[in-house]
Amino acid sequence: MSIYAQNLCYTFPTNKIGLFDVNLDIKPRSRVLLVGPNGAGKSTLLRVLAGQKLIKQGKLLLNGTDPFELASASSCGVITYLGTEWASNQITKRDIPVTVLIDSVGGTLFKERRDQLINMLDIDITWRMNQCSDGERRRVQLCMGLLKPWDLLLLDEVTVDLDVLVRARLLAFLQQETESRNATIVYATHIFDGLGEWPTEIVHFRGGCIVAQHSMDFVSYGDQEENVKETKSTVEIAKSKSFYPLALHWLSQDLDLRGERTEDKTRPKYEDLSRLKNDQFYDDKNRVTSYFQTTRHV
Ligand SMILES: Nc1ncnc2c1ncn2[C@@H]1O[C@H](COP(=O)(O)OP(=O)(O)OP(=O)(O)O)[C@@H](O)[C@H]1O
Repeated sequence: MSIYAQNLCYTFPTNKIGLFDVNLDIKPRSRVLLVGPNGAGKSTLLRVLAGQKLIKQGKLLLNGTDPFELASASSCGVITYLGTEWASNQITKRDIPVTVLIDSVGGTLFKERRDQLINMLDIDITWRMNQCSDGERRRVQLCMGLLKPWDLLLLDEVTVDLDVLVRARLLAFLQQETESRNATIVYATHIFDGLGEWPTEIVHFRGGCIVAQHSMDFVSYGDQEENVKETKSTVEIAKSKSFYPLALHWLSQDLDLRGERTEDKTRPKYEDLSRLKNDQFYDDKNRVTSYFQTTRHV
């Protein structure tokens, strides 16, 4: 999925400018990191790319076609947008088994991918959603959101609750997805741990505008402990002190001690759990459906 934006502008109904003169030329297999202060316009750009906000000024092409033209929208490919609305959807807080939720978004259709995601995200399939911790709930949400193979993934800070080990596994999975399936990711975040070599492009947003954009080919890490040297085309980043490697080391030890869930022979089979249908999980208020609507647009 390629992204081409020329002089893209977006103005909110209140007349506040959300995006101004945004230009992007992103090739397939890219991993784009959006960096900027609160209120810079990162979410606004992601919503425009997801088709949730209509642009009236400028040009946007996804895979070479205009996503806002109904006739061509389907040729854009599958776009998955995991943002704030999706993360806060109440359905994932109800007393509902993990397997029921995962099946509701295609768990039986994408079996291999489902099991891969369950293992990667270290999900216990016997969890019930109302008894999950925030991070456990977020893992199930990510499993649901990433299940259908996407061509463009738009992530709006959805990793805050994850522990460093699961986050590292998720980032590795996403990198592999872009490389093996020609997919593209645009990721807005304020957490930069573990992202040192993950993106292919970094974009600096400020006040709805792009103020700097660098390909990682022109980013290097120096030996100094302070400062950043930035020119128009290159960036040299100082060595930084961080607890990240230590936290990753400790959490890896914790996992070694516990073992992967797949190694647990007493673990029930997904299919057996998924067969246990129960009327109380009937989607009476269409909450699963509405959850999915905030997740993706095709
Ligand atoms: N519906 C709206 N109407 C008017 N202004 C809005 C609306 N939604 C967002 N804004 C404003 O647009 C600007 C950009 O918001 P946006 O959510 O894109 O920022 P962001 O870079 O994602 O910030 P954060 O890092 O806090 O998530 C902010 O100043 C915000 O107040």
